[in-house]
Amino acid sequence: MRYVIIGAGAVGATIGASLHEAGRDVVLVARGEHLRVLREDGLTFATPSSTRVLPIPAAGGPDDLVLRPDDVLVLATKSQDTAGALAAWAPATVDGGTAGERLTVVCAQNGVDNERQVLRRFGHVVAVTVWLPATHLRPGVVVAPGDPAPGVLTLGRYPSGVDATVELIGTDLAAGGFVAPVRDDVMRWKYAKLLGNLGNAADALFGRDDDAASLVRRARQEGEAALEAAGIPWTSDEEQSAMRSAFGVGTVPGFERGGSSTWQSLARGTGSVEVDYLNGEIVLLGRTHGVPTPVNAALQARAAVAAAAGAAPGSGRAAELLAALAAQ
Ligand SMILES: NC(=O)C1=CN([C@@H]2O[C@H](COP(=O)(O)OP(=O)(O)OC[C@H]3O[C@@H](n4cnc5c(N)ncnc54)[C@H](OP(=O)(O)O)[C@@H]3O)[C@@H](O)[C@H]2O)C=CC1
Ligand SMILES: CC(C)(CO)C(=O)C(=O)O
Repeated sequence: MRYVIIGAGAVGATIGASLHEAGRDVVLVARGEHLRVLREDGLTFATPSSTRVLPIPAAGGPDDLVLRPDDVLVLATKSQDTAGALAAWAPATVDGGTAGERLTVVCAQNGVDNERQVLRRFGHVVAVTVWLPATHLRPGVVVAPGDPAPGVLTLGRYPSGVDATVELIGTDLAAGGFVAPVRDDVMRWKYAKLLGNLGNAADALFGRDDDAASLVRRARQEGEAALEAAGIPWTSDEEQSAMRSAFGVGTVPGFERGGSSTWQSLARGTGSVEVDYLNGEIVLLGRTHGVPTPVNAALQARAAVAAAAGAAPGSGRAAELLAALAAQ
């Protein structure tokens, strides 16, 4: 199989580099200055053991690459870029048909909406719960501080089940050094991760202080209430920490990552953040099932405004948002 990594940023490049170093065939798909540097200089990939430059082939899109029937598309864009990536890749020609008809897509993304979007265009979708600390702040450079493994990638067929392709992908990810448990209930793990990612916006907007922590706790309580009202199951904290501590993935002191993936979007000034698919997912569920979600709605609105305005991460004040919520 060849892995075509669509969105070779923090997560995508970490997966691509690890598969490449394990001898798997990989193409990194990127855009803008990041693509230029990948093509001209290669990927600079830093892990606790070393920093190396990897000459992995890079492409800008389907016009730039002859797709093969053994390709697996790994979608690793932020969720707000999923629709654009699908519009470009689903109609691409391969093996006498389209990519949508022939190829598997692996969603290595946070949130729970990407798989639904992909299933509209592709017949075979694999969902991944991504526990992987990685940083991408400069074109061509990705830092992956996970130790001893780069991360835990729990995978399964979407919406549920396991098949031979999922097993094969799991084996390749394990060869790349990941802890890659295959589960038939992968979305239960992804909904639990979604609850954890409700803190991304607060981290990006305010950094970490007691007021931000209080907002994150309240966002999570709303999230749990919304999932319960919707009848959506998620794995317990105990199940998750038992799984992660069994595998011992941590980071090396002095080599920790910067902020969350949302924090990194603000730091890079990309103009958009993933919040509509994280806090916004809870707001959507709350509105559908009659559960109030004021904290998630406020974080969603403020993070979108901050991204559009090019605000620096950590430039807001959590205390102000708490006061505004109290006055509502
Ligand atoms: N970073 C982390 O440690 C973690 C991230 N995640 C999740 O993983 C997913 C990816 O996040 P992350 O790796 O941080 O994101 P990044 O922003 O680092 O990487 C995504 C990359 O995709 C590029 N891109 C977007 N659309 C396209 C396209 N159509 N064609 C080619 N390239 C494209 C972006 O370009 P541009 O910069 O120009 O927008 C960017 O380089 C998200 O769902 C995130 O929540 C999960 C766990 C941890
Ligand atoms: C949990 C966290 C914050 C770190 O892996 C993450 O998923 C992200 O950065 O989006």
